[in-house]
Amino acid sequence: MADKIKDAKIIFVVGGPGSGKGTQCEKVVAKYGYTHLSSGDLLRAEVASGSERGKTLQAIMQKGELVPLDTVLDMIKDAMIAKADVSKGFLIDGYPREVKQGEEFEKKIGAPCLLLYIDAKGETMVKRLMKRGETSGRADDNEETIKKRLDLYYKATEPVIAFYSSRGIVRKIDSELPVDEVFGHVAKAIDDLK
Ligand SMILES: Nc1nc2c(ncn2[C@@H]2O[C@H](COP(=O)(O)OP(=O)(O)OP(=O)(O)O)[C@@H](O)[C@H]2O)c(=O)[nH]1
Ligand SMILES: Nc1ccn([C@@H]2O[C@H](COP(=O)(O)OP(=O)(O)O)[C@@H](O)[C@H]2O)c(=O)n1
Ligand SMILES: [Mg+2]
Repeated sequence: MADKIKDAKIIFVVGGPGSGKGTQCEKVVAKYGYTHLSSGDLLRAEVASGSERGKTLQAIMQKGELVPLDTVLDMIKDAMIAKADVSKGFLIDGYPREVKQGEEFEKKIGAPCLLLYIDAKGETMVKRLMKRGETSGRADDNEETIKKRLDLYYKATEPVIAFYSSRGIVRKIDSELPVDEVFGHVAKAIDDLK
């Protein structure tokens, strides 16, 4: 496995709920042809399949809690293997959610060359998610669950940024700006990789 993807770049995309990770990843795909793997989307696909495992996941996600590490990591790994031959880079969106997830990823798959830290204010994220909730159909885009996701983000996920900062691979992106300006900074960070 590690073999197969050893030449592909691995980029972690980390930020709070509604910070704009998915929005920026879509633009990176369009410009750079990287493979976008959203851990949340992979989990939602499993829920949509109606499987027994999906039912368990649905309950966890509805509460805004974290799905067991191995479940998410296995899904990401399978998706990466499926694309390994054709992909020159992977955007791992919404993962790691806690330092331990990052450590396990590196053991089983490989090391990231960049962490894009998509940063927006708490109130901005809540506003965006409430708006998205009007049409997203996402069971977790409601006021109560948004608050829990945000709390968990500050508690569990922000330490991930400190962890990778010490390695010098974090680029902090101000996501309060208009989407295209945010993307300008994202593109710069990716261009600097070469
Ligand atoms: N004004 C503004 N809105 C944005 C920006 N980026 C994203 N949004 C909006 O904010 C909402 C959330 O964006 P997503 O890209 O889905 O955020 P995410 O970080 O993937 O969120 P989760 O999937 O919940 O983790 C969407 O409705 C976007 O249209 C931005 O840079 N500026
Ligand atoms: N690595 C991950 C990613 C998502 N999840 C779950 O999936 C939900 C949605 O993830 P997401 O990345 O689409 O959305 P946000 O919570 O970041 O807004 C999270 O609230 C968690 O319940 C997880 O447990 N572990
Ligand atoms: Mg997303």
